[in-house]
Amino acid sequence: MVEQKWLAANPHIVFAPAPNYPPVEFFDESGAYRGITADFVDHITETLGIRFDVVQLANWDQVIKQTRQGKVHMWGAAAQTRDRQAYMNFTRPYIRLPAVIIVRREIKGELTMPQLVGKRVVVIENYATQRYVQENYPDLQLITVPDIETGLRMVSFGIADAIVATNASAIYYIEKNGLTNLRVAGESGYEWQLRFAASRAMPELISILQKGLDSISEEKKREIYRRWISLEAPAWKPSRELIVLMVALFSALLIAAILLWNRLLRRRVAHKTRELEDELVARGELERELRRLATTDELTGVKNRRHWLALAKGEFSRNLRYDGSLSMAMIDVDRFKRLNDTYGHAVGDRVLRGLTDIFRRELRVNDILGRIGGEEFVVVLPETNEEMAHAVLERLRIAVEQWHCKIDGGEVRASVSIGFSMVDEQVTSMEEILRRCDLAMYEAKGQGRNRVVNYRIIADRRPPAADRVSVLRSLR
Ligand SMILES: Nc1nc2c(ncn2[C@@H]2O[C@H](COP(=O)(O)OP(=O)(O)OP(=O)(O)O)[C@@H](O)[C@H]2O)c(=O)[nH]1
Repeated sequence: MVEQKWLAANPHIVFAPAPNYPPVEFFDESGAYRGITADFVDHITETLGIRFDVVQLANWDQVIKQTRQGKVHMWGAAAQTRDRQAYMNFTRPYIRLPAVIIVRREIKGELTMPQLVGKRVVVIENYATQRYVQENYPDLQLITVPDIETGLRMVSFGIADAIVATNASAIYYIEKNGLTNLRVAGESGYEWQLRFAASRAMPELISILQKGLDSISEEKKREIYRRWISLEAPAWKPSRELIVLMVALFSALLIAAILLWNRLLRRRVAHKTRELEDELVARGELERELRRLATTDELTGVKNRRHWLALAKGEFSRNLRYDGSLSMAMIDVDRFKRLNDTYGHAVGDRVLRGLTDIFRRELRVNDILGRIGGEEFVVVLPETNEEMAHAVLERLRIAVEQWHCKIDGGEVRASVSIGFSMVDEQVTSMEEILRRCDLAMYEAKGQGRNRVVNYRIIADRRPPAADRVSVLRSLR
């Protein structure tokens, strides 16, 4: 009843919270009073049906000053110190918070207060911790700051080495400001016991506050603490340096992997390219070989019948178009059957190869030599008139005549009969020129072999021989 009366007589109780002491008490961005103590105050005012004039001052220092001037009557969360007791009464403590040492992460290991000697240590001006540290560790070099947020920033930025502050508040600001390079290194030995305080000039007020506090159930109290103090360790957040390092490491690994992969690919491509090149070379060789087999006579290496005929036809048409002089000749080895029968087939083959060498030697590069039958050769002589053809073929005949093939126990000689003709205006087909050569060669045989016969000389004397027609057909 006394208290009710007193309250009625004192409707303006000025309450100045610590403006910046979360999560205990603070003013949020919209200027609303919040925190653990704010929740307690809500309860008390509701239960008792009273209200306080809450004022937001710049910092705790201002709160103290204005209280001493009598402008402020009440505090919400203050430690009880001897100084303060001179002008304030205190309730029993209702919040207990340890003050801890906070340093940058680069400072390793557990720290105790004596180990802070020689370091720049921050405390908050006029907070009870300042007093505690000064009295218990007079050797420490202290820097005072108006609020915990400033102090934490100074440590984070390296302006100071450590701060002694309330654990819960420190965690609140570390998370809020992303000061992830800070960590709790140890206990300060000081525990905040926070109480309501009322001006000594208002002794009724302190008992009203104590009664209000006592009316709050333990359950309710725990609920309020839980709301503001996270019991879990703050979630681990990698520091900016760690993120940069990890990104750099990852990039380096990625680049190394790409380079390695590129090198492997390049090697594989080079290997495959070599394989393909080898295959191409092999194929080229095979094709050349197949072409050679398809176009050359196996025994002598000169053009085979089909290939020779294709080339000869080409030369024949060219001659018709340009009206040049072209001669062709047929060369037949004399009595080759007898040679075969006497010395054997192998010697016969050697003789054919030897004769081919002579033909090649005596003919020009442009002349086209082919083997069209067993011992029968043909040659196209481009740009060669009758006289020149006769001279070339005669020289060839003599070379054969003078040649001998060495065999076991002696030598073999050979001769050739040659018939030739020039392509004149009466020759309009390959068949005709070949017929002429054949007849002339046949004439050479008839005249006793080993000679060169020009078709023109015999043309008017003999009709075509019936038995040679089959040879000519096969050449079509
Ligand atoms: N060694 C050998 N003999 C062959 C080859 N091709 C054909 N002959 C032989 O050549 C002979 C050709 O004989 P003929 O056509 O009667 O003519 P020839 O004995 O030369 O008599 P003339 O032409 O009248 O001088 C045959 O005995 C064939 O077997 C060959 O590749 N190698």
